[in-house]
Parts: sequence; structure tokens; C-alpha cells
Amino acid sequence: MQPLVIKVGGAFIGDKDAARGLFAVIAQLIKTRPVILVHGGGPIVEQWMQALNLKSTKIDGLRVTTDVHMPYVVGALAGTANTQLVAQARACGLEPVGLSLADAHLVHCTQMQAKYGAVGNVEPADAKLLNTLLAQGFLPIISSISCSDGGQLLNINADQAATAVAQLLKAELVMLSDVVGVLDKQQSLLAQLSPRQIELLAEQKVIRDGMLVKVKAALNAANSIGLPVTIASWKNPQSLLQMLAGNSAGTRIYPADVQIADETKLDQEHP
Ligand SMILES: Nc1ncnc2c1ncn2[C@@H]1O[C@H](COP(=O)(O)OP(=O)(O)O)[C@@H](O)[C@H]1O
Ligand SMILES: CC(=O)N[C@@H](CCC(=O)OP(=O)(O)O)C(=O)O
Repeated sequence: MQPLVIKVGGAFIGDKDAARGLFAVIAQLIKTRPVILVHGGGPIVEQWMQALNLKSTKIDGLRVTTDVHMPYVVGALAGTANTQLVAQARACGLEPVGLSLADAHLVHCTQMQAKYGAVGNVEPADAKLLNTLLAQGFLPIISSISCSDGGQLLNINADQAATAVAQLLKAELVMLSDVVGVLDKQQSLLAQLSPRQIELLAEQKVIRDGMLVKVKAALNAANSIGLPVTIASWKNPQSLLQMLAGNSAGTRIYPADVQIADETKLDQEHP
């Protein structure tokens, strides 16, 4: 059965009720298909920065990660966030294994432009460890901290991390955020998006910041894997089951070569 990569981010990490709800759904799903959880934790990083009186900024939705900030980013994401999720998954009867992207050469990672600091791009590399864990029924929980071939720790946007993991396993990808999906100018949910619509809405700045990074990562995954990617909310994990049963939930991002039935209509609605 095709693996499922679920990405969670934002305030999900630290919300015990949300974690309980999602892990209960994962416990059901894992009976029939392998599941991998990839996580971010931007708000935890922000909390640490504030507690330490450090100022953190973003460019194009990506955190500028200085050498001074990096140990705390690693501590927040690969330490606190990852271990907290492992503990919550265990409390729900699952068998989680906490990892980062730096483990077992899961990805190949290179540093982005210097203006971002210690921030990297990732490409899928070696699936051996994940396949071994999945074959034994473990739930891999992966933080978005990685390292270069030269051993430099790098901070990866967690949506891009989830895309690389989904590409590695040719898996279906669902990105769960704090919004019901991608919203239009009137704040209504867009049930589906084609590459052309994404371009238009990004130009109009209707899709921006973290959501723009997410949508671009989702489109990259959809194109390379050949499957639609869903962006939905972690606040209603039951919608994940509905979606996997073929019902509509959140926003579906389609590969470039898939013609969406009512694309023209959507373009007229969002000129
Ligand atoms: N068109 C849009 N639709 C929905 N959310 C948007 C849109 N444009 C920007 N956003 C912002 O993007 C946020 C989600 O991105 P981000 O905070 O990076 O999520 P996560 O932490 O789950 O990865 C939303 O909470 C919202 O503030
Ligand atoms: C380079 C970069 O932006 N890294 C992100 C990694 C965490 C993340 O992406 O968290 P969410 O999924 O909660 O947004 C950061 O430091 O915030």
C-alpha cells in the first residue's frame, strides 16, 4: 500500500488535544498503510527566540537562521518539538521513532543563498532506513533539521522537508496547517488549485508568506510524484479520513499535467 506522509506545523506542536486527535486517526490509518509524520514548529522557535531576547526575521516565508540562532533552532525543532510528538504518539499506543532529516542520509541537503543564513534545500536521497522502520510497523516522526555533506547543520522549511520525504517514498502527501486550506481574496476555501491559479494568486499576493512556501512545495511534490497534494487543517483530523475516502477536504493541488474540470471558472472568480 502506498505510504502516506502527513506534515504538521505551527501551533499543532504543543496543542495536546490536537495531537491526541491526529494520533488517534494515524492509529487507524497505520493498520492499512505506512504513515510518516514530518513536522515543523515555527511558533516554538519564536518562543525560544523571545525567551533568549533574540530577534528572528523571515525572507519570503523562510527564517533567516544565523550561526547564533542555529543551536536554539535545532534544540526547538529536533529536540523539544520532535520528542514531544514522539511522547504524544506513544501515549496513543503508537510506536514512534524520532528522527531528523540529517539521519541515515534520507536527503541530500545544500545551503541556500547566504542571505538566509544556515538554511538549506533538500532533495530525496536514501530510503533504506524509512523502509526498514515502516516494514516493522514503526511511525517515523521527522523534524526538518538537516545537514550538508560537509556536516553543517541546516534549517529546512518543514513543508519542503515533507515534500522531499514524500518524493523519497513516492508517497501521498497531506499538509496540515492552522487554516482549512488555501483561501481566496474573500477568505473562502479554494477546493482545488492548478499551477496557473497558484501563479495568479501569488502575483496578487492573495497567497503569501508561509502559505506561498507551502503551496509551492505542494506543487513540486504533486508534479514529481504525479499525485495531488492536499492542504487541510490539523484542527479537524477526521477530515483526513474523509479525504482519504475520496471526499473533498481542504485544498487539492494538482500536478501540472492534470486538467482541472472547472479551471476556467476559478480563473474568472480570481482574475
Ligand atoms: N491565501 C491564503 N490562504 C490561507 N492562509 C494564508 C494565505 N496566505 C497566507 N496565509 C497564511 O499562511 C499561514 C499558514 O502558513 P504557515 O504559518 O507557514 O503554516 P504552517 O506553520 O502550518 O506550516 C496561515 O495561517 C495564514 O496566516
Ligand atoms: C527555514 C525555515 O523557515 N525553517 C522553519 C522550520 C520550521 C517550520 O517550517 O515550521 P512550520 O511548519 O511550523 O512553519 C523555521 O525555522 O520556522
